[in-house]
Amino acid sequence: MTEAQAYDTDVFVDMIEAFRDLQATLCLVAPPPEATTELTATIEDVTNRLKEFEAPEGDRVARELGLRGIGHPVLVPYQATDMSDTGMLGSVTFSYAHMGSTNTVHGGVITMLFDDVLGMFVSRKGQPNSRTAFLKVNYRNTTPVNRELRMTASIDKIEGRKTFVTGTLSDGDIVCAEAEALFVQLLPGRP
Ligand SMILES: CCCCCCCC/C=C\CCCCCCCC(=O)SCCNC(=O)CCNC(=O)[C@H](O)C(C)(C)COP(=O)(O)OP(=O)(O)OC[C@H]1O[C@@H](n2cnc3c(N)ncnc32)[C@H](O)[C@@H]1OP(=O)(O)O
Repeated sequence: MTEAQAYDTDVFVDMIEAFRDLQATLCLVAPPPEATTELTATIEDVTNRLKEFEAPEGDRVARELGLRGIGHPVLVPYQATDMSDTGMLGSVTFSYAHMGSTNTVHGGVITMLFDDVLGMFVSRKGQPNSRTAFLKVNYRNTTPVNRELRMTASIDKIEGRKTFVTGTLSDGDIVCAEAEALFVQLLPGRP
């Protein structure tokens, strides 16, 4: 992303936030059929308008910003608040869009967050251009929506192309979930 595109990037993030609000709101409503039909047409109009701006790989804003967890419509936005060579602290607030059962977060969304956070951390402080080989998640407690939660990540071991990492997600003193993962750096020339 170039300097000249910085302003557009902020505006794009505003649009993604509006879309996240739409996703969360969809999980809370019970509109009657006529309103649903009308709203469906409105959403389709927005999608068709956006299709006018399709861009080639490399120029797509969501991909660039997705790497920082804030500009992708499906990834969970998080903040990395502190990062050393071997450890990271961060915060995340899940929304109603991430709910599994009442007011608790869907387990698959938690795994996606760990993949994204640990993958980002490995890219920055372990070995760039790595892929997840395995990711194991232990769900220790339910994870609440609409509450700021704390994340940690640490690089435990690097062996050749392999980076072993662990992560936690906590609500105050309560550990909600723990993860351990292996990321393997791609061999040169591997897509
Ligand atoms: C302003 C700030 C901006 C900041 C920007 C920062 C940049 C941020 C950048 C980016 C952030 C990204 C954040 C997102 C991250 C998401 C990551 C994903 O979700 S990746 C998609 C899901 N994963 C796959 O699709 C993998 C599919 N699998 C593969 O491609 C291969 O299997 C691969 C690459 C994992 C390994 O294949 P091989 O051929 O390269 O290597 P072999 O020889 O098989 O393994 C190498 C070593 O690893 C072990 N290994 C491989 N897989 C293992 C496994 N599952 N369990 C245990 N060991 C395994 C092997 O035993 C071997 O170990 P021995 O060297 O012999 O000691």
